[in-house]
Amino acid sequence: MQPDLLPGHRAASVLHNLRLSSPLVHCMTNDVVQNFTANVLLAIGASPAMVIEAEEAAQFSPVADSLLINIGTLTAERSRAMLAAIHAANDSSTPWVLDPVAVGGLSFRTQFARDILSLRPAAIRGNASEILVLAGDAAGGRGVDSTSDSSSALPAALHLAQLTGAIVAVTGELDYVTDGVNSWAVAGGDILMTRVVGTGCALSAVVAACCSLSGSRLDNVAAACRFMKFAGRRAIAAGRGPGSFSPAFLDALYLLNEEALA
Ligand SMILES: Nc1ncnc2c1ncn2[C@@H]1O[C@H](COP(=O)(O)OP(=O)(O)O)[C@@H](O)[C@H]1O
Ligand SMILES: Cc1ncsc1CCOP(=O)(O)O
Ligand SMILES: [Mg+2]
Repeated sequence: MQPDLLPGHRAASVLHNLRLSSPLVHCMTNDVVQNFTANVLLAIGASPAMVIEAEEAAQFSPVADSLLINIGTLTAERSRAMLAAIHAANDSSTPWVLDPVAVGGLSFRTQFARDILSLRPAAIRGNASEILVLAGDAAGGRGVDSTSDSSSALPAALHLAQLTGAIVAVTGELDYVTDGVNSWAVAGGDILMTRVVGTGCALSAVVAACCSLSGSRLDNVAAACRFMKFAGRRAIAAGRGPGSFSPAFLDALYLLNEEALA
């Protein structure tokens, strides 16, 4: 059965909470998207900090409001630092979020992602191919891109949420967000968002920001998806292609308001 669309007033209330608390997000993310991710978090009203050395990462995740683990450019050293940060986050009840970039075809990152699934992520955000792999239903996408539709990965998302206890967001033309029992669909965005690097990675950072908020975590994660789709749609209308998308997208995130979402 197709999940209902997230009601606008729920997204609006999450935006209100996000801007009130301006969460500090500890980002351990890939080399390609560092700057874009930091700017997306700042534009929407959160605070990014990219702390990656193992000792510092374990020191910082308990201080931060949430932790993002993105395996896009994983190395052995980074995997050790990420593990230290996740354990420290769990010890201090700091929620952490997994973005399983390109999981499936590559063995080192796939084993790492599988290992950390048992460490109680608050949320997992991936494209359809990535969610299918983690649920054990497919071999992987094409590099960092998905080769499947988000709708075809909804059963895998439900299964993965039940398996891990995480809120699972599988993105694409429609985003689906589930806790394994209840689910929301989120509409908006544009196919052009797949022609700009880092929209998925930055979304995962916004998901991390929203996981630190009080209230329903399912709603909080779905709202993060809605913010990005809403701003994406506005940026497409204002721009002419991938080059003008990024600045227009940051402006749209900054100008996002509760009235427009509601
Ligand atoms: N065909 C599409 N139509 C509208 N929005 C899309 C489409 N594909 C992806 N998006 C949006 O682009 C962003 C990145 O999603 P996605 O491409 O699935 O992740 P990733 O970049 O990790 O592969 C999300 O906000 C998603 O909703
Ligand atoms: C191109 C690339 N290569 C390794 S990580 C990365 C960025 C992927 O970004 P996204 O998943 O948001 O498309
Ligand atoms: Mg991705």
